[in-house]
Amino acid sequence: MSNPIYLALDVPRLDAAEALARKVKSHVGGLKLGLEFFCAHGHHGVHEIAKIGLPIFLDLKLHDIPNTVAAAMQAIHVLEPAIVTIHASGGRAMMEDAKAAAGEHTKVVAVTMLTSLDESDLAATGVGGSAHDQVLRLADLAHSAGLDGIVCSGQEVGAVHRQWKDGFFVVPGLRPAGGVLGDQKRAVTPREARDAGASVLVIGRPISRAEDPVAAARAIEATL
Ligand SMILES: O=c1ccn([C@@H]2O[C@H](COP(=O)(O)O)[C@@H](O)[C@H]2O)c(=O)[nH]1
Repeated sequence: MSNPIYLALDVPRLDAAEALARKVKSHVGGLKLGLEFFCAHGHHGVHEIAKIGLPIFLDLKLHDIPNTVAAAMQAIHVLEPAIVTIHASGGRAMMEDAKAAAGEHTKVVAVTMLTSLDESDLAATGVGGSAHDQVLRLADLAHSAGLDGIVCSGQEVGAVHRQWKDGFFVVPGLRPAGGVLGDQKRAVTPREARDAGASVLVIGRPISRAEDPVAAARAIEATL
């Protein structure tokens, strides 16, 4: 079985991101480049990180009208990312057009409810009900729009997996037991997420901010 850990390279400098990725590359299965990285380093940065030889996950969380999102998907096609994120709340037409514009080897997955939110945040945006219901509702929409899978927290992935057997499930907001939560509100351990059906485990600060990132990555890998 391949290593499900994708390291979130949320560090501002390209040389630092590259150095970190090279250090931990034998303990992770892929590299996740987010908005912070893409805004700072663009296509050039992605090409540089791709030279390390691991699959690239472009976590751009695209969210706009269908035409704009499809055009953005076409613009990143050349980077051949393994995974790209869009927001499920952009609606069915946006998701359908994004999937149609993506490369055939790129998995398009929809963010349902950010792991930094809880039910009170949801209520503040005018959405009633539980995180569980919101994630299942948007997972259903993403599935019917023909996406490959979704992004959700480890608290919901088991339920989504039961209703979407062959879905591809990306789970961020993971913390080793006793780890610092920071801005994450629906965290579980990497092992709990994997056991519940996660396909990809996104891990950032527990590795990137550790005193010894290699030891941290190795320790997390050993729990799986
Ligand atoms: O709901 C979401 C969607 C994406 N993320 C991203 O995952 C990593 C998590 O980093 P940590 O340092 O392990 O908390 C980060 O890049 C987020 O942009 C998420 O956390 N939650």
